Amino acid sequence: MSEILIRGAECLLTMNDTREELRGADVLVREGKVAQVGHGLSTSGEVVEAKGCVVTPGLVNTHHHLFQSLTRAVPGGQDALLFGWLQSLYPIWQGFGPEHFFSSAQVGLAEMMLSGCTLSSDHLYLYPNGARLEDTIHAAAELGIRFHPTRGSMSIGESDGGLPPDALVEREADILEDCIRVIDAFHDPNEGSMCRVGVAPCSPFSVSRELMRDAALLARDKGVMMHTHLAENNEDIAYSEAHFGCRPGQYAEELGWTGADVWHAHCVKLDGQEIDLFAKTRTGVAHCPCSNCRLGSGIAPVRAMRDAGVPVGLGVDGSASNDSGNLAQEARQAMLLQRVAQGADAMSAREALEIATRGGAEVLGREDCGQIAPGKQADIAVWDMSGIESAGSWDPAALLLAGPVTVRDLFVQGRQVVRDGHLTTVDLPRVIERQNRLARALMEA
Ligand SMILES: Nc1nc2[nH]c(O)nc2c(=O)[nH]1
Repeated sequence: MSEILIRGAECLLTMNDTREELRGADVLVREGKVAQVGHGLSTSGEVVEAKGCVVTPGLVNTHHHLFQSLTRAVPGGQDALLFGWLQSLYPIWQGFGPEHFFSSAQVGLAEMMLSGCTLSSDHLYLYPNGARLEDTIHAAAELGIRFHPTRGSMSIGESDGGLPPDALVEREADILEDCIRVIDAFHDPNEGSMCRVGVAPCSPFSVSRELMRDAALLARDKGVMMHTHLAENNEDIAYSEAHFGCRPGQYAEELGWTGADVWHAHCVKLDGQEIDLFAKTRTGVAHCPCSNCRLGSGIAPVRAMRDAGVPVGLGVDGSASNDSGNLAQEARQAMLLQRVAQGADAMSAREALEIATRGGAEVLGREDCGQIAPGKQADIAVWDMSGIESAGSWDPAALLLAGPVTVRDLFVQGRQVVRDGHLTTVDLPRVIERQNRLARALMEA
């Protein structure tokens, strides 16, 4: 029987039902799950000393476009709003193939893991040159991160009034057929699952009403979750009003895109009625504060969403609009941005951390993740608070106020995937070298 004891944490932030914070506590992990939490625990297995560390549940990333880690800081898209930014990047993404999707997924996910993330979703919505969803699934499996890839899609090209170039869109029948293929091949609905597939038409301005509706019917028939972009900025709202004659919330509701099996990225421009709709239907939101800042989209009404009871998780979004992919920094940014909008008591560091862990797990339908409690998956982050950035701090909230932005150790399903700040599963310098070679070739093309 495999056991690991994480011993003597300076503070253990459990995120359990009473949000217990335990000083000098231990966590006993057995067969990939949390077996016991308490003081003075022992094991005949491995011991990881956590003195001087804050221990938290692994962070959960609810929105990413991993492929974009090959297009960070592209000059033409550095200072544009969403639509112009996308139009500057589509032609570059058109040149991607399977190796680009595999490499960028490894870089993006490695970055996630080093910043404390144990569960990440991904929204892959373009498939040029023979690319397939499994290019990213294989990348995640090699790294050992828990993965929720979504089969994204675009079907309305420029000539039909959509935003993407015609060469990047797919036939709707092909999209639905491939959704079925990847769900049947890779989706594991069981507790402890390491891979759950979702269905994810890209955004109202790049797919038809029919595809939105059919994708929802398919997802519900298969029992998988649904994801898309919604109400990201004013351009997005104007498109909805001009093309569909309604606001995004009404559009989503009419096409079956509300419910506990749905989560929408961004939702910066949701109004009060739409927030109530999401709360009533338990529709989730992936809040992406850094990307919203970078693209000048605005400040999402997260305080109002949380107060109304909308499930909210955090997302780093793609690395073309972040341009980083550090989930710990994203949690800090979420806290800071609500304070800019609503004042210094609008969001505490503890609440931001809750959104980044338990909140994200709830949005992704993972009751088995996001907290350190007996019976839950042993997805655990160990943060060393002995560095210069935390020197002199008084409280575990320092993790977001004055904390390290990378983990010392990380466990996914009880397996140690980061040790002393290094990934144990891949040779990171080689991963970076391959990524830079691919990026250089794209630049030269
Ligand atoms: N932030 C982002 N918004 C988007 N909308 C859309 O259609 N694609 C994207 C994207 O890649 N990032």
